[in-house]
Amino acid sequence: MTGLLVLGRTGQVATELARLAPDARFLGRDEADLADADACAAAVRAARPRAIINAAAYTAVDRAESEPALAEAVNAIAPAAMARAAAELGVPFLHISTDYVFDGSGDRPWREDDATGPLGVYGATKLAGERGIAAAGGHWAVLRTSWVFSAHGGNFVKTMMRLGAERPELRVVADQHGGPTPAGDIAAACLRMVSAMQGGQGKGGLYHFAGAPDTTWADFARAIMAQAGLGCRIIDIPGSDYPTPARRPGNSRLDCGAITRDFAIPRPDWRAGLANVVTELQQ
Ligand SMILES: NC(=O)C1=CN([C@@H]2O[C@H](COP(=O)(O)OP(=O)(O)OC[C@H]3O[C@@H](n4cnc5c(N)ncnc54)[C@H](OP(=O)(O)O)[C@@H]3O)[C@@H](O)[C@H]2O)C=CC1
Ligand SMILES: Cc1cn([C@H]2C[C@H](O)[C@@H](COP(=O)(O)OP(=O)(O)O[C@H]3O[C@@H](C)C(=O)[C@@H](O)[C@H]3O)O2)c(=O)[nH]c1=O
Ligand SMILES: [Mg+2]
Repeated sequence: MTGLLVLGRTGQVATELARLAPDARFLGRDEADLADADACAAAVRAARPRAIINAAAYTAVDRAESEPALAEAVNAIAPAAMARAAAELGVPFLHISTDYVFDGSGDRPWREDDATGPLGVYGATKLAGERGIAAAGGHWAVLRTSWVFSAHGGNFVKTMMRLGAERPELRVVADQHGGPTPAGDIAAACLRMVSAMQGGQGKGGLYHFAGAPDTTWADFARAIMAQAGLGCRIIDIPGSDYPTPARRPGNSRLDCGAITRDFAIPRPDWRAGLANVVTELQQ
């Protein structure tokens, strides 16, 4: 796609976007620091793009509890300012959000119009970002995804492979449910959405997108150990036995029907993505 501008260069989704859309322009922190919303909006205007994907975010869930102002700046204030710049330019703006906007109650998969209720600062700032983008008045889409993994950056798969090689057993939370999502599938979904938006087809707005089938962190860890050929035993524990600064939702399941209907994008099977990522990491 010509004229695509991506905010972020080193992250999981940005790295996969670079593989799928090598002609896009990627702005790293050195060229657009999301702590400075005005500078980001100016960088967007100066680039004169035909479409924008924001793949940068403050993603350190626990650290956000002690850095709320920085998390708010990066996850909410800068994305809203860039969405306003996109609206002025008349180009689509696609942003990525998270299952952590929900409070995790119940066991029904969350739909896009369900009430939010973030349990921590990261989720609250991501929700504020969604609202700022919707209020910017342009042609926008927000893709809410969950439990992202890839061969790059920090993620649960890489943590489990590292710890699994060092220890005979690991205690992992078994009462948090959600869909692990390969970053490569998110990048492909983003590209399909922006080209549909550019072509005037498809709808904008809020969409859920997560890997299938839904699982728990403990069962995901078991699948990782099996795929990686590691003998580490996974012991189920309740979240209450794994205290962290930020609370995580018990129910992170996302209903992904709308994106399938509007953009013909199905839920990817995370087990296929996991096989690819483990292979890539072991090469
Ligand atoms: N990771 C996950 O499990 C999930 C992620 N998401 C969302 O998906 C999107 C992509 O996440 P993912 O690829 O995993 O993110 P990563 O944590 O892998 O990467 C974050 C990216 O944001 C950049 N960034 C952070 N702070 C700034 C800043 N102040 N200025 C400029 N760039 C900055 C980082 O750059 P640098 O390398 O310089 O720090 C990095 O490129 C985000 O919106 C995230 O909220 C949603 C659900 C789950
Ligand atoms: C390392 C480890 C983690 N856990 C638990 C903690 C937590 O409940 C769960 C996952 O840990 P993580 O730190 O990888 O998870 P976390 O950083 O909360 O992952 C989240 O990141 C943000 C950016 C999102 O948007 C979410 O969708 C989600 O992917 O596993 C264990 O139970 N045992 C362990 O040994
Ligand atoms: Mg984390």
